[in-house]
Amino acid sequence: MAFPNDEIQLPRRLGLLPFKNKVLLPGAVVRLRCTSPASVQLIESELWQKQDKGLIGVVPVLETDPTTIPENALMLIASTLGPDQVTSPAQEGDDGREDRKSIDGAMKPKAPSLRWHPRGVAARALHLSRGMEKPGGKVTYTLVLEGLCRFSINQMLSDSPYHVAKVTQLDRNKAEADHVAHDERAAESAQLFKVAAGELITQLEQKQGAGRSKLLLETAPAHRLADIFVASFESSLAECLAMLDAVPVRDRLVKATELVTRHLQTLRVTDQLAQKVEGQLSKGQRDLLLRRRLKAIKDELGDGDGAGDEDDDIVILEKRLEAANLPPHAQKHVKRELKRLKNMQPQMPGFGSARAHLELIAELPWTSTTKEKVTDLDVAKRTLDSEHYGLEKVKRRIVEYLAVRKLKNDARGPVLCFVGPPGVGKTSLASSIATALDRKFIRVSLGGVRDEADIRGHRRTYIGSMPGRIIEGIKRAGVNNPVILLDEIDKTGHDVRGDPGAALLEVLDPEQNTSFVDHYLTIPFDLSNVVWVATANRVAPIQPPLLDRMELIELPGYTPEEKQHIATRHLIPRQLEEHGMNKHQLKIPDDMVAFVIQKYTREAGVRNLSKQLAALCRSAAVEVAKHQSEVAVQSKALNSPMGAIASMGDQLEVEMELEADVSGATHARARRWETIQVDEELVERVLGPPRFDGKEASERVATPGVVMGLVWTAVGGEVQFVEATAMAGKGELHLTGQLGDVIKESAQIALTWVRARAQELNLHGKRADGSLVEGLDVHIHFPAGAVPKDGPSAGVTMATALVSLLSGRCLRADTAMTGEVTLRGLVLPVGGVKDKVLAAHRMGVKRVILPERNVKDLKEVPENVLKELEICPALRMEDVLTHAFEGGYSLSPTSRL
Ligand SMILES: Nc1ncnc2c1ncn2[C@@H]1O[C@H](COP(=O)(O)OP(=O)(O)OP(=O)(O)O)[C@@H](O)[C@H]1O
Repeated sequence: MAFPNDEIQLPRRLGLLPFKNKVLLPGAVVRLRCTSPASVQLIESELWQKQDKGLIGVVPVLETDPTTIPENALMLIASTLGPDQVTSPAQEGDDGREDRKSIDGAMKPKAPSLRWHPRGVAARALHLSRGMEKPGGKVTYTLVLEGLCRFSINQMLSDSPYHVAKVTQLDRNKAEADHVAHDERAAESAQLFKVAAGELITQLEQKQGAGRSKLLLETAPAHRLADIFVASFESSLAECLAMLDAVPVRDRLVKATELVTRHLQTLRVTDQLAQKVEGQLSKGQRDLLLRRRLKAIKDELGDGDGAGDEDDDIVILEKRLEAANLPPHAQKHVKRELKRLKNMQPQMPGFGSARAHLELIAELPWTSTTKEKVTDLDVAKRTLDSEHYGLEKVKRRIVEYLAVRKLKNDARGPVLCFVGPPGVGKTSLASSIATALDRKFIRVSLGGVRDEADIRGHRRTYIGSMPGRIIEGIKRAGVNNPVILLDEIDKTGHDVRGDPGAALLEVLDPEQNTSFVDHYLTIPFDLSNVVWVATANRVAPIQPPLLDRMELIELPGYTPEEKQHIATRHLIPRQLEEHGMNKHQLKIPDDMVAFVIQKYTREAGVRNLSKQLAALCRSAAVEVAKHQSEVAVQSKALNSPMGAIASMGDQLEVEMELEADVSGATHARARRWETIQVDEELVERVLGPPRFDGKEASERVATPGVVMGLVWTAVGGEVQFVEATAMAGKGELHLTGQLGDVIKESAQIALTWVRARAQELNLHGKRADGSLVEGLDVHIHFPAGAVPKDGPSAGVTMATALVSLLSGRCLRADTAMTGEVTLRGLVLPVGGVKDKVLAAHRMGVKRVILPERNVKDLKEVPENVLKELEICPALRMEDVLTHAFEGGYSLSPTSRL
């Protein structure tokens, strides 16, 4: 609060700023934003240019019913008053934001009812800042004005570009101070006022903490303080006008004392009431009350951002719930929940979760569906063919599936489950089904899900509870009939937290999924319109009841030739597009694709291959981008209208034209773009030295005790080197690697078989009676990678490794084997033969030893792969050894016992 000490000498003419329905009193400070041309002009000429010497008159302009205006109000020149754009603090935020409504609507004066008040207050600017409105560049001013002294308007002199009036100064500091000092009645009024003001200050300081008002009270003359005090309260317009019109000092003091006393009383009553009410309020209620008060204050100040208004939010939520077309059972639930929510306060612990729950209900697509188009099977087939190379059997089955759906349009068909190693196109086939059906596609990943709540949602009593992945997926889809892919359905486990499989069973069961209850949602949701598709890497971990609900479609791994086709037709064009390039910018020749497949990937699918191709594209992208900026700079230098030339390839000619345009020595020549041809050098530079050189197999099996075994893991078939070693010890068997119980038993059987036949096999380290030395410890290492290996398919491999170790003979370099062995040396069939053979082929293996009874499984292996392999069927362990060692393995006849 400012208090001007100096005696002000007003000029006889003052520029006037209309102050609509507000009054500035001497000693008060207001913040205003002026936008109207007249006000801007006034400020520019009278304040901006004159800086601290400038003075203007702030005069109330009244549009209210004339009866509310004090009798002595002067009616003046209403029709000449231009649109008043001045806003007061009550109409704008503290940050100076303009209240549009007040400017464009309510504040626009209706000429006939506007009147200048005959008195005003001269003011000077404490702060002035000039701004520019966007768009349009209109100048605006934000100013902080301090009221100095009253004046009366004698005559309006002009109204353009702003109003100017002839004025008479009314307040004279010194004369007033003298009057108070010498006039008894005035002194008495001053005293009364000071007492009331002092009391008010004490009250306020008790509430708001100590301020400097007391000091002001002691130092400032009472007649000046009167104005300041009145300006500080929320007084009505009429009261402020009366104060403005109270020119005689005593009148002013009496009026101010009246207002201060009234304010004091209001304060006391409010206090008493608040104390009484607060005693009965809980903390929550008190907070709510205070929050509402704060909101009301903010609204009044125009500060409210509209957010956080819980009541409004709930109304909006209610409307959304009404629009959600809820089924009757849900409506009942929602009604109850809404009622509960309305009775809660936002700070209560359950409020947030109750609202989130209702919001979920509002968001779920209870009735909205994608209209299923009539599937054109030819088009579906063409789409599948265009998106996937090969996989003829799978694509045929998908078309059959679509045909059945076309004839019988209910979702109760079988749930297709694509089974195969990673990167063979399971996910993309599922998304093609969605495209063919013209439905939304949602992928729900089940990998690592062990908690039933992940599928079925958490109960709302848990902190941080949320819906399960199925309902979450439906919400994401926004329709209740999407194609939902249950990805990696074999990776769900079960533990103490429940069995996700059981929940999935309910999801997939057409009898039950019409009323699927998510624990978080708590009301049944109909999932029967969803088309379910699943993927898995392996069948074994899938629970039998779930398997029953699904139709398995196996996707074998790809041969190098297939990968080559997939790369050239699908992966390379896709990668080029993703990297913003075209085939003129980067060319990856066929032989280089083959090189990458052979030397940098050893996978059943094409995921890794795709990554390697992406790396090549990335490195080329750097070159292309560099060249583009070079061309752009040069075209700018040439001031060419084709300054935007930036793309190569198809627009190569344009670039050349640009070169032809070059005249004179001042212009640089654009470097001509040459397609990047991927060659071995570039591949090695980007991808590093080859990872698989084809020599690994021969190098590793060149040591006795190392054998190439074929195993089956989650990533399909794999070639693994099984190593055996022996040392003096207590005759124990040590096994390392991530192995399950079954394979440990297999190892024990293999060791027993070898020990029992040590003599016939002519093995070193045997005792005189032919058995292995008791003190010889055997260690077999089975590198299973990250996947625990549990199938009994490595007995043959381990027995062969032990024979190699103890005989000191090396295996044939290009031979891999699979099969289980019995104590009597019989070779038993194993699973996953097709995948294992494909893996062996990828590894460059030439011969595969496998149980005779597995030969029939080879019909699933592509012919071109089989053509390149020598298949060695084995009935007994002796056959294995014969195939495995160079020149065979001669056994004495006793070994056949
Ligand atoms: N036969 C194919 N023709 C064209 N592209 C293919 C083919 N097989 C796989 N792809 C492509 O390989 C990439 C990997 O395929 P996708 O993600 O469908 O594999 P996935 O079998 O689902 O793997 P995961 O089990 O890891 O989920 C995709 O970009 C896919 O389009």
